[in-house]
Amino acid sequence: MAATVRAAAALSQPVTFVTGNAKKLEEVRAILGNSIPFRSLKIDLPELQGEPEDISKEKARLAAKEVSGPVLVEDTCLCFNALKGLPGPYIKWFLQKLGHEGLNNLLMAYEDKSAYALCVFSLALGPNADPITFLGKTPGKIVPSRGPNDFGWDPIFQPDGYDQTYAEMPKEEKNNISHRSRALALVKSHFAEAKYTFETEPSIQQ
Ligand SMILES: O=P(O)(O)OP(=O)(O)OP(=O)(O)OC[C@H]1O[C@@H](n2cnc3c(O)ncnc32)[C@H](O)[C@@H]1O
Ligand SMILES: [Mg+2]
Repeated sequence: MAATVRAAAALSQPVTFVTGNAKKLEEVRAILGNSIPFRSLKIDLPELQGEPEDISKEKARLAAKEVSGPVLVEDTCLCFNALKGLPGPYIKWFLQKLGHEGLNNLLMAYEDKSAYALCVFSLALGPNADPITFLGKTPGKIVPSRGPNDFGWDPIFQPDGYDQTYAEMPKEEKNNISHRSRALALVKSHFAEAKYTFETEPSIQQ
């Protein structure tokens, strides 16, 4: 029986992970290790309003134009079930204006404190390519702040099945179960299957 042979796409350069957030980059590095060669670029890209996947895809399109090559970006949402998924992609601004206590207060009138963290990675192979998305979701609940305050809303998100907030957990533990690591597991499988080749030699984590 003849096997189907699919030619691997040749990328002009290694993938660039574009983010303005140093903490995201730190986690992406820890989770990917050297499984996917990538470099990083610090740009705070403008973001659309709308659905998480569309926001992430549009970020990838803008990033690919900036870099003139293959890019990976992600957009992270924190969704409160009692608020039908809000603040969702607007969590950055809600967090900036209201802080951890204010975010808890948003749920004061509701018994349901459940929430989920959602990460949407988008891979664009070039400025004119249609981005591919990878979603990772971790369910949990919103609690009064506990633990170090060094990454966003980590101190107020307690994943289901754990007594600790993301902020209280050892980093490796968060990275085992996080929205980000679940999305990156799909990114890794995609790379394993696609077997991209590079026109220039990739160097890991510049
Ligand atoms: O440049 P980009 O990649 O967009 O970085 P950003 O900081 O603007 O990130 P988002 O637009 O995705 O907004 C998500 C917000 O949630 C925060 N955040 C993202 N991932 C988080 C995580 O794993 N734990 C806690 N807070 C997180 C982040 O600091 C932002 O305030
Ligand atoms: Mg952003």
